Amino acid sequence: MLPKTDLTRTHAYAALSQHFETTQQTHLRDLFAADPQRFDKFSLTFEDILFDFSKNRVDDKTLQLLLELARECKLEDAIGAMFGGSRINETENRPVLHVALRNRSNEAIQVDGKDVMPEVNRVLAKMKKFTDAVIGGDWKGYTGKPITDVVNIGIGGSDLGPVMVTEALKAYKNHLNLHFVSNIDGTHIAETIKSLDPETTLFLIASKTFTTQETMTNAHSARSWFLESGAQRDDVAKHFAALSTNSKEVAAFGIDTENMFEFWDWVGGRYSLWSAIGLSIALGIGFERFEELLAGAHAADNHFRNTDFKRNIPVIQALLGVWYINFFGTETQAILPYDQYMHRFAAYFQQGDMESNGKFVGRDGRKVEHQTGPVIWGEPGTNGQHAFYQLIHQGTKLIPCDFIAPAQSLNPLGEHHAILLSNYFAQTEALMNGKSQEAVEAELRAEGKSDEAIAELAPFKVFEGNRPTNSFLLKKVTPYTLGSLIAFYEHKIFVQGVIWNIFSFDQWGVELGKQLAKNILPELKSDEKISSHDASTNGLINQYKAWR
Ligand SMILES: O=P(O)(O)OC[C@H]1O[C@](O)(CO)[C@@H](O)[C@@H]1O
Repeated sequence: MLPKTDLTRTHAYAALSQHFETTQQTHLRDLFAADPQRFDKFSLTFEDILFDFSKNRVDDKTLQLLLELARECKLEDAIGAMFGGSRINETENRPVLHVALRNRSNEAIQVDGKDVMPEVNRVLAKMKKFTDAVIGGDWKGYTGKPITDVVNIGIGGSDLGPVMVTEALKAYKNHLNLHFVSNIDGTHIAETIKSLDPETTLFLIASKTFTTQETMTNAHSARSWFLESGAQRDDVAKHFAALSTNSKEVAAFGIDTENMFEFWDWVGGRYSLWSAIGLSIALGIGFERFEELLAGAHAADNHFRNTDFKRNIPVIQALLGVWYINFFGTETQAILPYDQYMHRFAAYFQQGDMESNGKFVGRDGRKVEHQTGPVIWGEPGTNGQHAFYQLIHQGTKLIPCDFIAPAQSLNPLGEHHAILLSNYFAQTEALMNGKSQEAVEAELRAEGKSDEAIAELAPFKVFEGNRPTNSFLLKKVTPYTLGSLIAFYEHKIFVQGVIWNIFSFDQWGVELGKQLAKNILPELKSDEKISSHDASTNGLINQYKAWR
């Protein structure tokens, strides 16, 4: 059970509200000028990751109060409850143990008095055997050829993590071609299979429940395509594997349970890349590197569990987010990786964060009186700079941003990396300092502009600055470092959920649309005019029927 604390009724919240009134106008420039130790004080190093949070609108007092808030919300108990296997996902009556999947120390983790680690290790061993066989060419297709292409069919948590990680670690990839099919739009699978040879293609049907409409429809289409190529039913075993918690449905689909890689209901879909759902990752980069990914996450778990909150990266990340969301009223959070390989990182945490903390009902079953999860978005730098940074620099909205970059490039090519990183450093500097009216005027004067032109143009060229950023500087993107970074963001989400007094590990909000789509599907199959919905929905359906 998680402790229940109403955020807005805590002492720390009241103190923070007061503190906010007195400090909200303080400029970051002044905070830096007032404290030469600011960077040392407000940055943390974890192995090959530097987390600089000094460019945030906080001072010693802010952090002290935020840490008090964490204590008042009983964060320590909550962390203990998660790692201890309590059923903290109360609305689904499940523990939340993605940390067990990467528990490289093998320390026992009990669920209802039973250690889950032997089962975790059994599946990992099975994944290793399978990946070694496929990568080594010993796993043969039905005509005796080795596998060349792997297609992961899954959606949401059964897709986004493997896609993000395999993209982020592309530099470590082997010869297997990886493909991901998620969308129910037939275009996705049709375009994917166009270039594939059924004799050398392996399909991974990735679904925790094995009932998700999109995944099952795509899986059936893949199987039909495979069988139409001349393969027999018995050949399916050589070309289809299942990654799931639901052995009954896997068997019903016709996949031999020998080819099933299990995980458990205590693994949330959006936290499942560490489980059998990560099989495509292991196939793409090899099992050892998959283990390095797990090890990096495990190290971050230990940091989260054992480090004083004051020096605890995910706790600080989370508290800064709370500061902006609940006091400054910010609504979004940008994640901006200066690494092309990490181009799906923000998309991955759109699900991770928004499906976890996009909730308006508190753990007491009542509507919360405060804001909860932010809208997560972002694109890799420098592409984002040429698209939406205008608004971040000069718009009317305050958008806290996370900047992420590796010091070492995996493709050192001429000056590319220095240029990339010069932009990474420049952006947070610019967002913090801005550019004053005086500086703009002096610049225009130096360009020889008249006083009249200066007066006209200057207001448009002013940057207020004081826009907060976090910087993650990684030595290099490796499976290990990436594992740690993902785990930090996961724990940030957890901490925020605890403080907001919401349940972060269910996702009831996705159900209504699914239910309604199920009602509408049969209506689309008939030619009758539809009148069972509101006027807009009826109108749209009937126009669709007229045009199809
Ligand atoms: O792995 P499954 O069971 O197919 O579910 C896929 C996704 O669907 C959701 O349940 C909701 O869209 C996600 O939480 C989950 O990651």
